[in-house]
Amino acid sequence: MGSVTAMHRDAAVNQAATGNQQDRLRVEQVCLRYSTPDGQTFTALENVSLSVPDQQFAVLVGPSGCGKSSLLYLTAGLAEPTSGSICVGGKRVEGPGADRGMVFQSYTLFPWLSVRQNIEFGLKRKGMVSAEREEIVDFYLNEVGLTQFADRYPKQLSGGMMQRVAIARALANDPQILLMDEPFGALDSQTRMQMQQLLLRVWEHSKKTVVFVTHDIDEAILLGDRVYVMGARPGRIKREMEVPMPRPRDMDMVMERQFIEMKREILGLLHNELDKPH
Ligand SMILES: Nc1ncnc2c1ncn2[C@@H]1O[C@H](COP(=O)(O)OP(=O)(O)OP(=O)(O)O)[C@@H](O)[C@H]1O
Repeated sequence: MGSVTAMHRDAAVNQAATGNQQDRLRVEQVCLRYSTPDGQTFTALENVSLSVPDQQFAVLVGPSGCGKSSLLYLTAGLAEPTSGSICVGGKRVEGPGADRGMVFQSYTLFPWLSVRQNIEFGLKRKGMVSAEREEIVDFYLNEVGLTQFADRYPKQLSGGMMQRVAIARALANDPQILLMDEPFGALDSQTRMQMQQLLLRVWEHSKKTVVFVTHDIDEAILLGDRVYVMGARPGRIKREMEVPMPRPRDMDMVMERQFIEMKREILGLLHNELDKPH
């Protein structure tokens, strides 16, 4: 176990070195436009720039359709910006790659593979030897509390358990950055709170750079180091806010003055968006 932690810590140090102290993620002047069937141009993202330093937990919040998922997809290399650039670890994104891990809202596990096989999938593709794979998978099974469920198949798991596997699978690949698109959006509120606690704990251990999309303002403040509030029509960053809450964090913080003040400010920014004509 210790050696896995040490290995991933070394990798983080190496990543910081190869990134030459640059931001882990750098989005510069990104525009994304679509052609509509009636021959018009629709601007999904307009001049979006942001920089996420290494080991930071960044959260994107904003009204529906402001381009949060689009920004994650562009960073994942699943689509290309119309203009501007996105760099991860100092390298320009030109397509999908194992240096970026993704966790989606919909469950994306391979149904024909067990929990263990799902987590080790990327490691096998990398050609890692079996003993090393087993050590890493055991470590992450333990991290997400699924050691007893290693041989189950996705259809035998609850939604929360499937998302734990998805998080373990993404982290086991030791990506430079973890992109999370409303990963808890489909869960009931009790499970969602449990998953937030779990993610906080796992993140404290891994200190991965994260970009996390959510509609839930409490979730944004509870998890994030920095919150980007986006506006729609066109999609853009309206405000970048540091979260003043110390770590480690827990649910009780939602009652604290600083938390409530930040929530009020974000709500104000989002309400201004809702008042805009469609
Ligand atoms: N392939 C496409 N062609 C045209 N428009 C698109 C396409 N994909 C997305 N859009 C539009 O781009 C805008 C941004 O979509 P996106 O899904 O990124 O927003 P979002 O903020 O993640 O929304 P939500 O919170 O509802 O998931 C939306 O208005 C959407 O309808």
